[in-house]
Amino acid sequence: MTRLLDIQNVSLAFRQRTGLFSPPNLIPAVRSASLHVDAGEVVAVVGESGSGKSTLAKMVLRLLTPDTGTIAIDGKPAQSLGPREFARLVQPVFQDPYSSINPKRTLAEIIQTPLKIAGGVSARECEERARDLFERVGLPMRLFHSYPNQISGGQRQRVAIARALILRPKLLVCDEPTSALDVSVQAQILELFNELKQDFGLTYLFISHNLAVVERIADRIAVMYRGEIVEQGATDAFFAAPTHPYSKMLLSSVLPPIPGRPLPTVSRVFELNTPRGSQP
Ligand SMILES: Nc1ncnc2c1ncn2[C@@H]1O[C@H](COP(=O)(O)OP(=O)(O)OP(=O)(O)O)[C@@H](O)[C@H]1O
Repeated sequence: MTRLLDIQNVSLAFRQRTGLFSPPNLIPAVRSASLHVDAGEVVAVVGESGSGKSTLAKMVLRLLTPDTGTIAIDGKPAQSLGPREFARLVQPVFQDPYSSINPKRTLAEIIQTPLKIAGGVSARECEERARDLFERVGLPMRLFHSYPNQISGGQRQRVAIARALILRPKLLVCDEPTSALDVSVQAQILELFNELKQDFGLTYLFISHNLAVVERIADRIAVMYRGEIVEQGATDAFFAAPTHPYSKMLLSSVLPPIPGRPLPTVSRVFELNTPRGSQP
């Protein structure tokens, strides 16, 4: 199996200045993290707020540069890839689709932008690809020339996903992609991620603080705690028997025991919280 993403012993500390002449405080956000994602896999990184998940994702996306360690994508050092080559391999989907898409452009323009920048296709083909994706992510065609403020949060996230797919990347780095959405819409977007994975042969690095979400999508789970990956393993094994004390705490914190009842799975908790029949 092809190793699409290979993170080896990556560390990054933020430098925070407290005064003009005082030395910077070092905030170790990620400490010697190693993680790989094989082609076709969904690997979720979970952990509480501040554990370093987004910093790790930003290093994979080359928005931050590691202090030490290496990141290889499709067998090549990430920093050796040109911007176009990188964009054709890796695309992001962020938490808040409203701040990650340009409110002054139509949805049609937003989706086509990465392909126009990358070049190599005619304007007609570019629009055709955008139309196909628009439908594929479940958006009604009548909205193609609308603006982001004319659609719902769930629809905006669908636009962000279509934009991420237009260059036909191999790896999507999804940083809390459902966290800003209502629970019912979260479930629909997760379903979409699952369908797109099959249709486009995608691989996901999926960042989430929500175990109910990752149980639905991940093949493997890595747990981050204070910047370190303290445990990783297959999703089923993780939920059946987490090994690290922090993982156990994380699981018990979303599974409050109900006296006299067997412990529900995280999925069941998620289902119970999902209002029925809601629209995106
Ligand atoms: N730009 C920054 N400058 C200084 N410190 C930062 C910066 N970004 C993150 N940090 C710190 O680095 C650590 C890891 O933050 P990070 O955002 O990666 O965590 P996270 O697990 O993604 O949390 P959340 O889910 O809340 O975003 C935290 O202590 C955070 O305060």
